[in-house]
Amino acid sequence: MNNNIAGRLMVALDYPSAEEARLLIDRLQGIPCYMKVGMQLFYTAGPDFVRELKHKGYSVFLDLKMHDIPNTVKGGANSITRLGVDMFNVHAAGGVQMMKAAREGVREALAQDASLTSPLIIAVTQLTSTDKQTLNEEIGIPGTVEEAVVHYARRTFEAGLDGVVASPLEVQAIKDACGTSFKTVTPGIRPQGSAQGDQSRTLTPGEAIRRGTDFIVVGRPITANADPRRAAEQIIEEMTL
Ligand SMILES: O=c1ccn([C@@H]2O[C@H](COP(=O)(O)O)[C@@H](O)[C@H]2O)c(=O)[nH]1
Repeated sequence: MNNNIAGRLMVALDYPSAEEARLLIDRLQGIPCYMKVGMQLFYTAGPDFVRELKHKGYSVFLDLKMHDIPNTVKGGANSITRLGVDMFNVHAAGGVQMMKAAREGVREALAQDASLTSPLIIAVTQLTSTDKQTLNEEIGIPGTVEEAVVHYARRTFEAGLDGVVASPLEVQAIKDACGTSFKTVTPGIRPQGSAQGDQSRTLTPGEAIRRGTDFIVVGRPITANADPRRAAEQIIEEMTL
């Protein structure tokens, strides 16, 4: 297995309990992927589960998408940094001051405890479930989804964060606007033949990697597969080609 490529796969542990998440982790043992903990699992299994993943040697993306007043986000970022995660996120729609506050919360935690390492902070531009109609008519932002994504990516860059969450369709436009070292983390990954579900802006794993994304996020195409290990291995194989 190509470990460098496998490290760019983030598996979304969207489960209602730590026990169910552990069953998947056991089946994926030896695959050096990132583990993504989102709201569903964190709100039930909490910080202890994140520490357990770190203890097992995984890189962890804590996907809680903070969106609040700057002072609250700063406090949240401080607490998250203390958990030792490798990446966490906020919503870019919270604004530049809010994103800077997240950076400040990390800085504060690192100053308080020198044994901590600095996590990557990224911001959600537009959810990959959002299509143009939803963007224009419900969210109230005119123009194309790509324009909105690039607008939020620029604000994220301005705030000094490390990258954004977007769909793989927008990777090139983000890199053009913010530079190649600005990270893109892309959900909305659907291997050929897998169910679209609630995702609107999707690409296959191979196409996402060819477009230059740094990380792909995959949930149901692995977790809902009867053989999740084989599904993950096939995705990694496709990423390598
Ligand atoms: O814009 C976004 C931001 C986050 N996500 C998260 O990624 C996974 C995708 O899961 P699938 O089952 O592969 O659809 C999930 O945890 C989302 O919360 C996203 O999809 N889009």
